[in-house]
Amino acid sequence: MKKIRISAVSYTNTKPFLYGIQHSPNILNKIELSLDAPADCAQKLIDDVVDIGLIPVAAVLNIPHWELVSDYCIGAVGAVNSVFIFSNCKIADVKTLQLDPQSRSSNNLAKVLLKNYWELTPQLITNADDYGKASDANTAFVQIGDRTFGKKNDYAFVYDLAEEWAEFTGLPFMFAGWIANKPIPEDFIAEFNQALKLGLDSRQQLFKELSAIDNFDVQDYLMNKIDFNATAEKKEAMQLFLDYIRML
Ligand SMILES: C=C(O[C@@H]1C=C(C(=O)O)C=C[C@H]1O)C(=O)O
Repeated sequence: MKKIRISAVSYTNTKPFLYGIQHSPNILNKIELSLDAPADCAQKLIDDVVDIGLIPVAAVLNIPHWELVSDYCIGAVGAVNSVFIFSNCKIADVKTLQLDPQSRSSNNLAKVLLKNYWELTPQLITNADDYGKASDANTAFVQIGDRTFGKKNDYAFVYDLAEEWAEFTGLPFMFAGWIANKPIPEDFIAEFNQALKLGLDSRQQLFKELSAIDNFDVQDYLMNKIDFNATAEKKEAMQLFLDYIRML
């Protein structure tokens, strides 16, 4: 049988899912798995290089046929602790905002919040040469994933974008979902979801294998900050987020 090609996010937030997949021999036999930065997961699904991706939800706007194939996701209810605008000045004084080349959802989330919540219009820079340096007092940057770990005390102003979204809308947020670009057999989807659930249920086992990270509580992150359930409320938040992106 032809293998199902899957691209998953290469960050710590996806490790519970990978643990479950790696401990599910029935699934391992049926898939070809690659690990990529979120922007690359999205591009692979858009280019039909994979059949399923854990892709930034903002990227579905570039896929003609897409469907969520899992009740699990990378989300947050309130602060997520790995998606930030790092800044040396208050958000109102930011003149230039560098976007994260690895992100699709959070870059758009920053744009949505700037326009509708903060009502600000800084210059936005994609692929800045000095990305992430914030060397200028009025330049800030969006950053996601493991590169943000332990950095919270390095900047005078730190905005957690899932927390800002919750304050703006009262809703949780879905950053990335397991999305297919074509119909996938039901029995595979059922087994795949069992594997993802196994990983979530095995987080205490996984923690024994993870090394400690300076100034960052990885257990708190994977138990309490990342929220893995693609609930009805998160799907509602996703639709609202897509509406805001369409209006940018
Ligand atoms: C919470 C996170 O969610 C992520 C953010 C994404 C984005 O901004 O496009 C995509 C996938 C997720 O890994 C994170 O990476 O820190």
